[in-house]
Amino acid sequence: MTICMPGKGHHMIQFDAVHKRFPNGTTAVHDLSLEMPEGGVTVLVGSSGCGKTTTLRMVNRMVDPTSGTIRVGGRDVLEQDAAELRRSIGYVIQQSGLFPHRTVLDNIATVPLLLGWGRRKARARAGELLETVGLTAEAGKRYPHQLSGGQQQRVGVARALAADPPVLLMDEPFGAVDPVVRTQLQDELLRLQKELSKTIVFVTHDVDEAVRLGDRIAIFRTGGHLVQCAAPAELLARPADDFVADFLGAERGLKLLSLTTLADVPQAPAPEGGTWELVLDEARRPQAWRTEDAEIPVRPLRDTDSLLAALNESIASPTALVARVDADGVLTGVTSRAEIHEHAGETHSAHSTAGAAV
Ligand SMILES: Nc1ncnc2c1ncn2[C@@H]1O[C@H](COP(=O)(O)OP(=O)(O)OP(=O)(O)O)[C@@H](O)[C@H]1O
Repeated sequence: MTICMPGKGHHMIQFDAVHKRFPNGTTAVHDLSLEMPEGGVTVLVGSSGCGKTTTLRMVNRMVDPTSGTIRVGGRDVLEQDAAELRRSIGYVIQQSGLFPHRTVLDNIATVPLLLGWGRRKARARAGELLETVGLTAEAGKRYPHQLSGGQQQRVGVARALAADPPVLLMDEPFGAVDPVVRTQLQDELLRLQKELSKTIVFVTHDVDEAVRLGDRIAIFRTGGHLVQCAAPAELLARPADDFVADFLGAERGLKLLSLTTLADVPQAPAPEGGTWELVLDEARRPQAWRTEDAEIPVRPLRDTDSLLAALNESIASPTALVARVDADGVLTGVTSRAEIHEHAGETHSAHSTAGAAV
């Protein structure tokens, strides 16, 4: 049994030795103990049929466990009225699940109306949410089929947020849209989450999506077994076994680099008098590397940029140096490709050692 406990702090959702066996004999979830921290995004990943959706649906009692306990905000879900519980938890699914014969605005107002808010207040709230998820007021008057797939998913998110629930369940919400729109929707969700700090449980097949969105990632394998649950960087640096390593893919190292920032990597003063000179503007903002007969534009990096971005830039740079700047774009120093490499290696082993100590 893998128990996943993120440590101190309040846990909004707790699974304790949860088992789900369907009447036809299929075990969908096997002895699951998992804690999902309040205000964080917990991503459930794994191949098809490994029990992700069943796990998610046990939180709002769309499926009840065969044994074990699930608590939301400390309260056993089985002791709560299923319909009431569902209204208090936002739920977003892949095909958006919108009512086709209601306008977008009325779709978003569904739960507030069920909660007895009154038409005017419910619609006002729906109007606000349209804006929150990046849609125009005009879109609110349309019917779902008059929107693109990506827009429909935004409406799905707005509807789930309507009654301001503390918990959001998202089941492959961006699975049916093309990669570009998917990335936009992920960015939007991250932006919203910064503001709202919901406790989110997010199901996906996609490792990259899990790494981008998850504060914690729980990896399942067939038969409903939880294999490992950890923060993305920890998971990438130290997969528990070959199954997890294979699942994370051959580009595990690159993904780890994309999660690690430049902040802790040392910098040195820009070199002077060499073949290549770093050209600054009057405000000391880096512009280009210049030599007698060439000038190559510089893309300066901030502390918040990733090691992956830094490696890329160091490869593009004729000096193998990256120019580092502060928030105003003013030069703070340079870092060499060798230094970036070294730090990438350190990050990897630091995570490995930290993991091994547990
Ligand atoms: N109502 C049901 N009755 C019987 N078996 C079911 C039922 N719902 C799900 N299952 C089975 O339980 C297992 C887990 O299903 P679940 O939908 O939770 O997996 P999943 O990881 O979400 O898969 P996917 O990624 O394909 O959606 C599967 O073998 C599935 O066939």
